[in-house]
Amino acid sequence: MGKITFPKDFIWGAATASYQIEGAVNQDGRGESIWDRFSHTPGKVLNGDTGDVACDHYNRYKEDVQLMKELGLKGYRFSVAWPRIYPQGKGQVNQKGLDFYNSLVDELLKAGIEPIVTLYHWDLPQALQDIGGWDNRDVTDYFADYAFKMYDVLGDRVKKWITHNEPWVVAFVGNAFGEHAPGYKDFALAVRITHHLLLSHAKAVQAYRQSGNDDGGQIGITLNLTPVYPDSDSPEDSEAVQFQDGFQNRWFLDPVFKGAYPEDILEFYQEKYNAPVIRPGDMELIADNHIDFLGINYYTRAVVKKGRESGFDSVEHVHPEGKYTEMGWEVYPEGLYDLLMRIHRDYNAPNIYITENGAAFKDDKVVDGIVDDQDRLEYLKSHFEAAYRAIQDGVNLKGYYVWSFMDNFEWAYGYSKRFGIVYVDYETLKRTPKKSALWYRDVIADNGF
Ligand SMILES: OC[C@@H]1[C@@H](O)[C@H](O)[C@@H](O)c2[nH]c(CCc3ccccc3)c[n+]21
Repeated sequence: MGKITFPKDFIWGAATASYQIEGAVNQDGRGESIWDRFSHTPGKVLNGDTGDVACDHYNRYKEDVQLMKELGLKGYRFSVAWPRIYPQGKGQVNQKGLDFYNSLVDELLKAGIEPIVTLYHWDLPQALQDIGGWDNRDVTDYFADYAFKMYDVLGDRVKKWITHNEPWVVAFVGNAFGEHAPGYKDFALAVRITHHLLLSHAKAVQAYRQSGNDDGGQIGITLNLTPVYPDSDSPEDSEAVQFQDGFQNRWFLDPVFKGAYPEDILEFYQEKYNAPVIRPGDMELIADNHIDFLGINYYTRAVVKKGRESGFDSVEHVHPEGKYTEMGWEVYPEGLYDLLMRIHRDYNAPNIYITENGAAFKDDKVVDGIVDDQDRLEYLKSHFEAAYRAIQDGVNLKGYYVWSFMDNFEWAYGYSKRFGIVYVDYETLKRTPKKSALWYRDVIADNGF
């Protein structure tokens, strides 16, 4: 591709999440989260790593915003730690928690960086998990109350809100696969939780519309969407694609955009798991609370074939030849183009933001003050090109937030996987922009490359 220039006002940003960068877990009244409990449970996180210190962003946020400004970021996506606001999940508010996010937003605006705030990026207050967590329908109301409080406190300056980060991961990785907090392995529980997450999303959107702070404001949801391809053109493999696409993508896209679960998956879940539990009025609430934008987290594609066992959900993942990241995810920028075109075609999505895209590679070490992460630079460049082609073909893509602004706590992998465009030395907590960050700075300055 020759030189490409993105649309005027395209938002070039970077993303993080509270538990992954803040640290200061016992500072200023923060309550325990399910990730504090999970990471401190032996055997759950690689090397016994925890988010206790992480990047200590809670105490270093002014320095971090200054670095974002030096890179010329137009936008910054971060999440609010619910346990800093309501240490018990509900009831007593922690003013020092509100003070932190107020100061962070003020620093960002002073630096000319537009904040986009995620209300839930996995750090549920442990006190709510103790009463059932997302399986307890009351938590959907406590989430709406927490959201309303954040709109009230930040809503005059924060004009882009994301209710949930990746409800699929929250439900299935945390409650069916057992690999994330709270660590259950119960598929029926996970399916029930998807419904409560979507219900809480709708209630938080409704609260935003009622908050009086939604003038010029936009609210959406971030989904991890994965385009699914068949290993062969056999009917069995097509059925495997249909299930995988429904399980990962349509189960969330359909309710959010069409107000109803996809029939094929709903029937399968009700038959096999007697889930989800849907009350009269639930689907109307979800249908009536439209989003202003869709956040898409894209990392890779899936290639599937029919598995050995029988059944709609019999799916086996195939790993084609090619380049893979440190997470074992295939580098497949074409998948981003195909995904964006599909969302445009099948869901007529309003505005879209890539709220996460990035990669972990092992080329991350500081040599003479430089981290020569050429793999990450090329990963980002190829995905920016795919996004550009989608824009040219009509997709309303308005911004792109690279995952991640800096190396951070990578959930069950602890600090062993580095996604940052800025390197963090976990001994000294010194931040060092990588080669990809310096290249990104030029992309932002030129609005293209
Ligand atoms: O793994 C890199 C990032 C995480 O650090 C973010 O917190 C999270 O939003 C996020 N989602 C994905 C893709 C979905 C996924 C997450 C975890 C496990 C499997 C798939 C990748 N990432």
